[in-house]
Amino acid sequence: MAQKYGPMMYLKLGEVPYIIVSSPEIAKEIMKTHDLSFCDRPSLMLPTIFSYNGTDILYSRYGEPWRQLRKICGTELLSPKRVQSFRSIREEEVGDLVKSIAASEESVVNLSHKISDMTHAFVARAAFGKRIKHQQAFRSAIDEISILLGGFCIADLYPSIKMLQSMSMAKTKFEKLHKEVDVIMQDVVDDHRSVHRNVSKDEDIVDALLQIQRESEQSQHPVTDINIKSIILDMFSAGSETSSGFMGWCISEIIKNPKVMEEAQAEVRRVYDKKGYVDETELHQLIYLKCVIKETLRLHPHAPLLLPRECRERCQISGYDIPAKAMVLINAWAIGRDPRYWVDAESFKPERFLNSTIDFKGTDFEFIPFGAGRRICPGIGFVVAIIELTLAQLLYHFNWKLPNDMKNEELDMTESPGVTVTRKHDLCLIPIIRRL
Ligand code: HEM
Repeated sequence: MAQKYGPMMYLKLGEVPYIIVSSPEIAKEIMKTHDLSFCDRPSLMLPTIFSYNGTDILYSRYGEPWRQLRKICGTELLSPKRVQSFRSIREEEVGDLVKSIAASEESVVNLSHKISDMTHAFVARAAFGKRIKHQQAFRSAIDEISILLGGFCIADLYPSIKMLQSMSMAKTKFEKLHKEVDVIMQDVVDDHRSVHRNVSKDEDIVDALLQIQRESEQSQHPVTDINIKSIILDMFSAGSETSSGFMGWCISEIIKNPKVMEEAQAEVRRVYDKKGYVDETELHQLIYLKCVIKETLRLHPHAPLLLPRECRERCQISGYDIPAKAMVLINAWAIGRDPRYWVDAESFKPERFLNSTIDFKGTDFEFIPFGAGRRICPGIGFVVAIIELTLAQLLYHFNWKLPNDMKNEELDMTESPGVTVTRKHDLCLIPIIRRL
């Protein structure tokens, strides 16, 4: 549609005006020049329940409470220092993944499931420390919540017809799931509060949030238990399935492109063969692997339309009047394939990023898989660390084959529908141990 109707489209879906932006130039106007006018999120039915009525980071409206939580996120919860403090957990969880794959050598492994279990376990340990009671119930509820959040809600398109909300089966189901995870998370928070732990040593995110809560008691916006639970929920929703879904694409592209596999494996093995195992110390030397990650983010941005923004005040973009309250979707998927910026845009060519300064940190508007501006994803460092380590280990320890003598080019790359886009079908591969 963007190719046919241009880089800025107006669509009226139900009662709601939508602006869809598909060029780097207009994305820059929205997320840089006029960022303050577009840094709100709309109040949608399920995200409102999810976020305890907009008291989280992901879905809350722009304002002082959001600013405060966002600051805590940047300086405390997802800071480079904190990400570094999770190194041993990352190495253990990825090590367990390698062991469990090795145990199924030469047979078909559902890699999508295994990586998803690993990222969930990693986020859970970073957030809660030890294993929690009702781990399985928590995981299933979170998975169902993510599926519902990624879906389509007719009530959001007709906000004036309140009856649609009360009739929504998705809403009833969502409220029940939310209640379940709320009870489990409150239990975790109470448990952390009651036990005198040696937090300076193994501080997890709940410990850090409780400390911030104690320090904020006298402030204008004290951090509440609800804030703590909503931030934790954000981390699972925004951080777990996104990381595993993304790795599914990355490995699929590597398998589909044997030359990329060859080059990526050669690099990892050259760097780590002397040591005999992969840890984080030498990851910075994996230049080609970093290009593979960038190229996957270009072609498969996990949230192809980012997250919806709402226009806070009437303003002019590219000569057009944008009304207040209009919903704005930034088409990062189309932007990443814009032939004006990307040579041979549809092909997977990691080397395009070699000797290039283009990065995904929100300043190069032709490449914005994590968004940009005030609402840019704060989890970039957290996710890149786990992705690099996992891919490096999988490439170092194993060679990979497709099942049923399938040819590389036959690997199915169909996308699942939804706000976030993962592989429609699980990625199943045969591992052959090269070195353990
Ligand atoms: C491959 C992995 C990931 C991708 C592609 C991704 C992408 C995104 C995108 C596109 C946004 C919306 C940005 C915008 O509106 O401009 C976002 C927001 C957010 N992400 Fe991520 N993300 C990833 C991983 C993570 C992780 C690991 C965490 C936390 C542990 C995280 C936490 C958040 C939060 C809290 C927000 C909301 C920010 C706000 O509204 O202020 N994300 N992410």
